[in-house]
Amino acid sequence: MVKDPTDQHIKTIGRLSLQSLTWLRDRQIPAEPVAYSVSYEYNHSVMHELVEFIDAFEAEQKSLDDDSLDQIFREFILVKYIDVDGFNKTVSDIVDDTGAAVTEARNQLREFRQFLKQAREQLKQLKESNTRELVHSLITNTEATFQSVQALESHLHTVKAEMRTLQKKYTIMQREARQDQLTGLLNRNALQSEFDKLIKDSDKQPITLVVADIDLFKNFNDQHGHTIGDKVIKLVADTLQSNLKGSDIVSRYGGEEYVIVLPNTQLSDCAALMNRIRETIARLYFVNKSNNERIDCITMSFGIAGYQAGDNFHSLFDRADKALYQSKQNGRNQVNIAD
Ligand SMILES: Nc1nc2c(ncn2[C@@H]2O[C@H](COP(=O)(O)OP(=O)(O)OP(=O)(O)O)[C@@H](O)[C@H]2O)c(=O)[nH]1
Repeated sequence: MVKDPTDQHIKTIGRLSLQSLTWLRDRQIPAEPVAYSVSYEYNHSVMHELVEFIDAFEAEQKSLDDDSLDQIFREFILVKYIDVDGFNKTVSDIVDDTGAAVTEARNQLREFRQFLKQAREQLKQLKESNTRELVHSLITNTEATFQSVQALESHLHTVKAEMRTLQKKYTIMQREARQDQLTGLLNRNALQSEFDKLIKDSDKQPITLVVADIDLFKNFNDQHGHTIGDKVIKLVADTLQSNLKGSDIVSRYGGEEYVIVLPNTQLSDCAALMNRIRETIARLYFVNKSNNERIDCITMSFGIAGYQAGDNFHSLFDRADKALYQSKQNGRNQVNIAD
């Protein structure tokens, strides 16, 4: 809803804008639209998940580069505004049009009922002379009512088709809001909501969570370019998905980081599975079509933690992330289980 631009409102926006620009300047990030939106939402502090994400990101001494800003913008901001306004407007237009058509048909029917009442009285005292006139009037009124009801019927038919289209659009929007665009995997928000559902079901335990990260991906991008880098991210996603079961949750958590949640899986089984996936990934390669050169892809490091009573997503994730850190420290291309 667009609020009145009261003085207070304008002052608040002014203060937030200044804070946002200062925030960007402190990080030496140019105030381009995506970066500015992220900064504005961060300083506005209404999207708690965005704030938590950026705080955690910076706590790891990582700097917000174009990719991470773009990712944050897509996952936290774009999802929120994804054509909800357009969708709402179409729905309210349909409701308004239908309301008008129904009112018109109801008025017409009311008039017709009134007319029938009068006609009944006239029929009681029918005289030969005014029969013609009455029949004519009956036909005219019946015709008008018939047309109005027919118009309503056709309008309702159109509404039904429009509603069906909207329903399809809504389903697509819902899916897109949960999906990472590059890989088609669940995004971070969807992962957390799926995880919350999972831990409520005691039949799904034991649960293990894996944080998996492509090794030295910066070097890979520098050597082969971002476009091939994107292909690798997608290929890894496909490999993860094809090696996991339908009930497992596979998500792209951020840039080159994936989170996997396995229900009904012991830590040792999870580690064995991740080792198999790790080996599969290390064997992947591309062929550069322009020169037939083989590009050996990448390796991945994994950190695993098991769900314990009282855990929430973040506490479990943090343990797995520490185990991942160990894998990186110990030389990468390996799987580590949290203590
Ligand atoms: N091509 C591509 N690169 C991405 C994407 N998201 C993040 N990256 C890149 O992934 C790299 C991650 O680099 P770092 O976090 O420094 O880590 P790393 O080089 O993988 O090193 P380690 O994690 O320590 O093994 C950065 O260069 C990002 O630009 C993406 O969607 N596509």
